[in-house]
Amino acid sequence: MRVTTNRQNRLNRQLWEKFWAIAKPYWFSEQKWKARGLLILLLVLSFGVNVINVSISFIFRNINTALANFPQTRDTSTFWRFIFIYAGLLAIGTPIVVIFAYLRDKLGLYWREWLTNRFLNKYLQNRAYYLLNFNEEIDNPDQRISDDIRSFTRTSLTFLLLILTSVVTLISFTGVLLSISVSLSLTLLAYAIIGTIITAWIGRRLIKINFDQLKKEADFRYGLIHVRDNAESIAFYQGEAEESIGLRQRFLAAVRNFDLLINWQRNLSFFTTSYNYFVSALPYIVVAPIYFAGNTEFGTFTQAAIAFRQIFDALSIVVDQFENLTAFAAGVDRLSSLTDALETPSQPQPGATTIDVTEAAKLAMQRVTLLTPNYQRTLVEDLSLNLEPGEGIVLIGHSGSGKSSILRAIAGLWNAGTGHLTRPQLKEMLFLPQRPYMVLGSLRSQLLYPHTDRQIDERQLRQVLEQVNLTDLPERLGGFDAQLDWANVLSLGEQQRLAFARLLLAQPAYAILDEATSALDLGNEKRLYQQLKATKTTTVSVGHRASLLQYHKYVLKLEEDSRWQLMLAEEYQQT
Ligand SMILES: Nc1ncnc2c1ncn2[C@@H]1O[C@H](COP(=O)(O)OP(=O)(O)OP(=O)(O)O)[C@@H](O)[C@H]1O
Repeated sequence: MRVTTNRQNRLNRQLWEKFWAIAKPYWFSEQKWKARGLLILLLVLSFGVNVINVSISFIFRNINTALANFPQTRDTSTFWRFIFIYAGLLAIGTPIVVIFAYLRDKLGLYWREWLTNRFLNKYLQNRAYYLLNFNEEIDNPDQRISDDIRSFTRTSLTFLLLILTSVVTLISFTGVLLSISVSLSLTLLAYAIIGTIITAWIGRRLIKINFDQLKKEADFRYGLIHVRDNAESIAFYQGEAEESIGLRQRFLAAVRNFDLLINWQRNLSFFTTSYNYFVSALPYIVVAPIYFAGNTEFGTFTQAAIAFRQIFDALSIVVDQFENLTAFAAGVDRLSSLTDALETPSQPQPGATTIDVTEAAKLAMQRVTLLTPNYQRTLVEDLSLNLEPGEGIVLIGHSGSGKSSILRAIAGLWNAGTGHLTRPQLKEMLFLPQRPYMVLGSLRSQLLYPHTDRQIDERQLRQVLEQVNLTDLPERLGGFDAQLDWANVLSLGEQQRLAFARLLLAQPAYAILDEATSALDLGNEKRLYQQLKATKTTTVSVGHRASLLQYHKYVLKLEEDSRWQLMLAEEYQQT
């Protein structure tokens, strides 16, 4: 028993620590005064609500006593006087309650905005979004950043205010209750504590089930997004039946878990519902003997019931909010692991070596051995080459031999291995990946990506489009500011040419092209490479076509068993 309790304490502490690690930065950020000011205002308002509630309990005590005494006193004026006081209190109370809820939501919104920006910064820094793909523990980061943060800020604030207002309620109404009866106060306390313990015991499984639910829902949604993103390929394959099976499996997993969730919620509800019902009778049972003995007036029943309900609600936060608390705990856990992963995005395995990198105006490798990120496969061994500006190189080799991986190493995406790599600064290089990347946005931002804030006039944009043989694109698709789903509207070859236009506008010192012209006819390919040559860009290309050789000085051929061969392109053409 002791061991379990200690373990439970540790688990709770961990959860609390995780919560605090996520929550704290906002309250100490540049927005801290706004946040703290609003929180204090909320506390003042909640104190005001309490004063009103305590007053209401006295008003109804007097109203009921006046009604009970009427047969003897024939006094109606006391009754009406308290009804008027009550009306006056409502006029003050209504705006306080409404503004309290409004400010609470507003503060939640500020907090969400701040926290989401913080997560987005970390997500898009140091290529964390890319490294997360290889982290099996972090599923669906998108859901964590959108949904989990939203519910984190909103629920944290609701709970915090609930707890703080409960403390105020507890203090003020305990005074009221003690003035009626000490035994009433003690009975209530015992009832609420026992209720909380039993709820926590029944509901402990809900934490894990809620956690799983979030994951399964996100997996199902991701499945749907995947179908949307690959709609055309699925349509060509007529893969609807297979996709449907996959989607249904994901959905079924969510449904099954939800079924489990509602089963446990039902078990918990059996207890909480009866527990909540009984509380209405409890003050009457405790006050009745005092009343029957003639030691208190009739209105005490009403006041005791109101005070009892208020204190009971305050003490029962855990019971009432248990389900929300478990969902919240699951959300805190998910956000916490995302924070950890974002803060330490790449953790090399103990003893694992990485390739050294220095920056210079050329591209060179000295005895570079490159492995896959999991260190399980050697892709190329002891590679040495030296490429001066203006000397292009083309990488060839069978599929899966590691051509794209060498480009990843140059870009710094992969670094597992040994040896030394010299390369220009990343901002002097532009990579065109195997699958053309189309941004979400206008044709203009498509062309200027990734530096969309550059001021380049339309005449120049048109000129570049002409160079890549896409002259009519703006007219055909609604101008430079049209926002379309470019990846679906343009053909693969058009996307490749658009990516090339991006390259021609950026004019980097080095262009790293991973089969960037694979979908083009030879005429278009020639045209694009000639344009690049004219801008004095050094090209590092990957490709299977012999036509590429003429635009490069060297050929690097990757062979079986991580071996390689470096030769002049001219020589290679003759072999
Ligand atoms: N994240 C990863 N973790 C482990 N292995 C990977 C990872 N990504 C790719 N690989 C493996 O590394 C090897 C080299 O991949 P790479 O993409 O460099 O091949 P490639 O020569 O460019 O092939 P292709 O011509 O088909 O594009 C492949 O066997 C691939 O399965």
